[in-house]
Amino acid sequence: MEGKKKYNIAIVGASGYTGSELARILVQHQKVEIKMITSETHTGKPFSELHPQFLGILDLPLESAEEVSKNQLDVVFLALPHGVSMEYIKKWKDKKAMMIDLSGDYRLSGPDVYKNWYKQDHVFPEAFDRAIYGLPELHENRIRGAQLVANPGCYPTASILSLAPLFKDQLIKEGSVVIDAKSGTSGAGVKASNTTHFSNVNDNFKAYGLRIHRHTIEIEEQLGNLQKEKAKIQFTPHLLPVDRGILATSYAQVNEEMSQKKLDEIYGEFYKGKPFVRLRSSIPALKDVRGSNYCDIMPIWDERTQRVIVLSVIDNLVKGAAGQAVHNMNLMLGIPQETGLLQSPMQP
Ligand SMILES: NC(=O)C1=CN([C@@H]2O[C@H](COP(=O)(O)OP(=O)(O)OC[C@H]3O[C@@H](n4cnc5c(N)ncnc54)[C@H](OP(=O)(O)O)[C@@H]3O)[C@@H](O)[C@H]2O)C=CC1
Ligand SMILES: CC(=O)N[C@@H](CCC(=O)OP(=O)(O)O)C(=O)O
Repeated sequence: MEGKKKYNIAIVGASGYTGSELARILVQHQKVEIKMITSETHTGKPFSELHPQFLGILDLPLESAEEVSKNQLDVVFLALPHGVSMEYIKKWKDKKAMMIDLSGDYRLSGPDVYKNWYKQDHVFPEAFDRAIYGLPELHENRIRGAQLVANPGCYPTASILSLAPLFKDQLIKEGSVVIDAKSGTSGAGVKASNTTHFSNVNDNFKAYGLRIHRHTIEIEEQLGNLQKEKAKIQFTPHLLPVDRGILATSYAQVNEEMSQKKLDEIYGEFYKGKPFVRLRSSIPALKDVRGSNYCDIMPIWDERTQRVIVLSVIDNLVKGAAGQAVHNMNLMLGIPQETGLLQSPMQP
């Protein structure tokens, strides 16, 4: 399908943060038309009543997700909590539409690993076989032919991209990787909680999920696949008193002679032709990528400690979620991969 044809899309869970970020990106995407947006809590309300920033831009009424099966859709985005997405993927298993799931329900290798880390049974394991992990820098060709894409988590996006070139070249010394990552509060979703309460976050900084955060296994599996051998990493997330952004600082030892020049060549080669990864020679900050689909990466060789340090920043709602989902959609539809995604970052 080419020319003026527009693809019909639905955003399921449009009342949430990633759902509304999908709307922000897709209203100005020339190749799609937002046919329906859903919410169970706000059914019937115009989208712009819930999200006033969309007044006059997207005033469509929110419908129940039950209505999805009645519509002719080309692409369905599921911006739902994990555990909920798989119920809908099961329900819509015979639907022709391409599906992009922003939750963690199909990111791992199978139902047993899922149960171990998500502490719940998987209700539709049959779909694991056809779910493709939607990190375009790693799996572009497989995403192009996919019908179901498991969009990566925000921490895994920043973390995997920070170390992928070294794992791909099998340069990592076993057991040496530590990833210390910090996220803004929108990573925790639209619902207020004790953790995201203003007084608990503002002027504060805290680690959480030590040793057991579910993103650990997602990162390990993807990096392990790259080096064709299981990977074990230490991953610690932290909550920053900002609304958007993730900064991951990754540390690793390597099993070969290294230098800054060699490191730059490895990263330059790996990310050649990847439009959304920018290799930096100055220290990247959250605001350098805010509101954009870029992942800025700075690899550093520390001659004194014989360690690689990699700084990686993304906007968790864009490259870490909605932007990456649109990138996946573009690949699945066979349209130019940058379509609708070239927003410049917002500074300050
Ligand atoms: N926030 C982030 O930075 C990132 C999030 N993700 C993942 O993306 C998904 C969405 O995240 P986010 O937008 O932050 O989450 P939110 O909590 O902000 O939104 C989730 C939405 O799902 C809807 N929902 C909840 N339960 C149900 C249900 N049983 N049936 C139908 N709809 C339901 C809710 O809408 P309503 O109650 O109106 O129906 C809600 O608006 C999650 O799986 C998250 O882990 C991934 C990467 C980054
Ligand atoms: C700040 C914050 O709370 N972040 C979330 C991660 C958001 C995300 O990407 O989660 P999924 O993998 O479930 O999609 C968390 O740590 O649980």
